Amino acid sequence: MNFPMFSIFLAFMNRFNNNARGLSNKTSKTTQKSLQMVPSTMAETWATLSSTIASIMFAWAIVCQYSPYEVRHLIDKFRQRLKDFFNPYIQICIHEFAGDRMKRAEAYTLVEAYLSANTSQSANRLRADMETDNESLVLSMDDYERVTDEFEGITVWWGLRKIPASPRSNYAEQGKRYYKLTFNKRYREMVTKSYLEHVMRKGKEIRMRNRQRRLYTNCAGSIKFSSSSMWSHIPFDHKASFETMALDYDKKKDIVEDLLAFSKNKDFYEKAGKAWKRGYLLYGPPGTGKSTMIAAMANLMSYDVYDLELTGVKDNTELRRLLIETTSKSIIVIEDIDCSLDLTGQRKKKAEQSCLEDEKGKGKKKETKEEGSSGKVTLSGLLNFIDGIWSACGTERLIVFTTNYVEKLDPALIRRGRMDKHVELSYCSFEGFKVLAKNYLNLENHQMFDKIESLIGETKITPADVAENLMPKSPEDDPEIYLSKLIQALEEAKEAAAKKKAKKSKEVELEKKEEVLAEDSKDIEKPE
Ligand SMILES: Nc1ncnc2c1ncn2[C@@H]1O[C@H](COP(=O)(O)OP(=O)(O)OP(=O)(O)O)[C@@H](O)[C@H]1O
Ligand SMILES: [Mg+2]
Repeated sequence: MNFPMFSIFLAFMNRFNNNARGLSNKTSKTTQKSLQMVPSTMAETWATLSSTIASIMFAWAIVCQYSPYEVRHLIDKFRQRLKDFFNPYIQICIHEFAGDRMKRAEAYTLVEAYLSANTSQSANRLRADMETDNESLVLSMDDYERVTDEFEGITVWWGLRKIPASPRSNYAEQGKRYYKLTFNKRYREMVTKSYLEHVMRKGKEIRMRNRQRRLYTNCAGSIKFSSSSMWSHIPFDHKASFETMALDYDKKKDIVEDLLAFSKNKDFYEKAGKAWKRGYLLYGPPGTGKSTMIAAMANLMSYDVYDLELTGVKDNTELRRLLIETTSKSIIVIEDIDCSLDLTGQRKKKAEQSCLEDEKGKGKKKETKEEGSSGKVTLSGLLNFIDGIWSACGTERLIVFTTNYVEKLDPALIRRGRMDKHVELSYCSFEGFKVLAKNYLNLENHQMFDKIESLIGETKITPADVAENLMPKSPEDDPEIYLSKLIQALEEAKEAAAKKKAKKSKEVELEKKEEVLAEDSKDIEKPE
């Protein structure tokens, strides 16, 4: 207690003392003798007590003022212990910056995330911050604000404090924030064991949900490249979802359930001694939604996406380094795996051949690497990447391969255990068309749907082509314009397919004729 306060206290005690004396005098005049003794004794006791306390306080102030630092420190310690003894509450402090590190402490950020929901509902003073890479405001409690939390029937209090600037506090620590958790001593076990664990777990979940997800690439030079990391990144903002995907309902449901089960199966993977990861192979013709599905998966699971460009990886060692640098809750994607691999022997030939076919067919696939500049990522390197001992270094990860030519992939690469789920994405069905019509034209039904249904059943058209035909040029346009456009495209595709079929059967016929002719000429040439 400082000196002014002490003086006030002394004045108050003296006044109290005088009042007590006055009271005793009055009482002695108006009450009977037998009763006089009691209040007068009480007043005297109070008077003695107050002057004793006043003397102690005075002595205390002198000691605090003039005793050496060590003595004061000892006294403080003793006082704190005395206070703790009588205090029924326990406090736990979680500091914003722990140790010498400049980085915010993990526990602090998790508490902040955990309290964010509670804070926005019950705190009176809030702070709004825009997180890096994030477009939305994040609310947290302001300094010296306090909120109450309940957990399994017990109540705890959280407060945000700042280390004050005082001669006693460390200069470097001054002004730094910390969360103070207060709870009754009776719940020590429950709070330290279950409640804090619950706060950390929930905090992680909330932070994961709210963070700005990222799309990483290993291609140097494409985006800003931090010297310390092998991956560069941009914010991941793809809006694809399973609801907007043109896919049969059962297939969609199966994939969504599989993904959700994976994310909840941590205990199973631990018990089974398996790394917590799952491989997906997405295959099908170009424009059937393989890349779109990866984005939908990332959005469903709130994962980051690592788009691994294998042709940019020097060797197996670099591949391993890239793998180690990926974080948990992420999807590692290798698109067009048949083109990306530059393996020795037969696979290399196959990869190049399929890439050349792609070049011809689509004119948009990745280029095969030139001879000599090829990397040394081998099939075994890639197999190790997927499920070797190093693949267990992170948790909760999906590995997704896409290809247009599943039959060309090495069976070892796509066997179950590596690629656990094989998903075929195919041409647009009527069900798929209905999803696209809803997305693009906001139409759930129309008289032209019947014609489209019969045509779509006879034609091979990709969802990408359907989407392109349904894409409105202006919001005021009549949807019929686009449905007619699609019908025309379907009819053209049907005609083209019929012509192709006729041409092929002609070719087969011709080949057969040539074979017969060749046989005949052999017979003629045979010497008798
Ligand atoms: N199943 C689908 N549902 C909704 N939109 C789709 C679907 N398939 C394709 N699209 C649309 O077509 C475009 C191209 O699709 P996407 O890139 O996903 O195809 P892909 O299968 O990855 O093709 P590629 O094999 O050539 O890489 C997407 O932008 C999307 O708008
Ligand atoms: Mg693709």
